Amino acid sequence: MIKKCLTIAGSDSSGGAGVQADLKTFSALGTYGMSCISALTAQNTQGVDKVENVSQAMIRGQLAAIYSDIVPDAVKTGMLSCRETVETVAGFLESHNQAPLVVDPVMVATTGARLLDEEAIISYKERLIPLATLVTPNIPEAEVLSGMAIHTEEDMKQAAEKIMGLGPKAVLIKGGHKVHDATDFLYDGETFHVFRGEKIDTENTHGTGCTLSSALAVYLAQGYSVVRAAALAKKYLTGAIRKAAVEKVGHGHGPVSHFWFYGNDWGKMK
Ligand SMILES: Nc1ncnc2c1ncn2[C@@H]1O[C@H](COP(=O)(O)OP(=O)(O)OP(=O)(O)O)[C@@H](O)[C@H]1O
Ligand SMILES: Cc1ncc(CO)c(N)n1
Repeated sequence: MIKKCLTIAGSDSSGGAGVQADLKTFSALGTYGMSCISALTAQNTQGVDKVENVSQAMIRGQLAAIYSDIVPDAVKTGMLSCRETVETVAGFLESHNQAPLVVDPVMVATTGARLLDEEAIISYKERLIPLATLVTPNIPEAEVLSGMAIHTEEDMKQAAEKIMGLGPKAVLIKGGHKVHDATDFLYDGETFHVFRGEKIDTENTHGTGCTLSSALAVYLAQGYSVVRAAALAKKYLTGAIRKAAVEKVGHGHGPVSHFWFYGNDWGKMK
């Protein structure tokens, strides 16, 4: 039976990040995608112009409609925008969700715009991250969650240990903000797994974090271990960035391309 994946995230009007990136990833990887929209953004590849939060009643309404009919095989959260929304989503998932949960603690857009209120961070730490199968901060987000500065790979490991103290089953610190490479670190409480990635020379990285966390949700829905899911999701994303480097959309940070995968041989991905 087809696997069903749910994203709880913000809408990106330009289609490169947020719910739109998530649904494209779910589809490209052969799963059925569903969405609960937490906020609307008026944004494009150059910046975020406006943000409007969806009401708590409407967020609860979307989640209740989904769970009363179609039970997700995996869930990811993206931009949750404010403290109330983090609390609402955590409260609902606590009592209704049994599927693997990927928490992408989105704080700032690629273009630099703030996508999360300061007060929401405490709710992430206390309510949502403890429910996560995997939490996927980039380096600045990992600094906020761990309370330490990250300059070296050793720092990334130490920060991962601190974030594990918040109670997720695993943490993946993404290295896209480093200058020389795109190495990610996964820590499951026992072992550090290193995913060395080639840094592709391109500005077209709009939606990388959203795409990675969605691909992780897909592979967890399909029953892969967190370590295997991380390797496969990175492979999918690297292909999508490589294609974006030669296929620019928009005038700023172009979106990653999901088309590269269509028609690819599944066997080659595994
Ligand atoms: N230029 C690049 N080449 C290859 N991989 C990259 C590049 N930039 C980012 N990545 C990879 O993309 C993933 C997302 O990392 P990043 O640190 O950019 O996350 P993010 O900041 O949350 O993304 P977003 O910009 O969408 O918010 C990681 O696996 C990272 O290694
Ligand atoms: C809606 C939304 N979610 C996440 C990101 C992070 O890139 C973004 N730019 N917009």
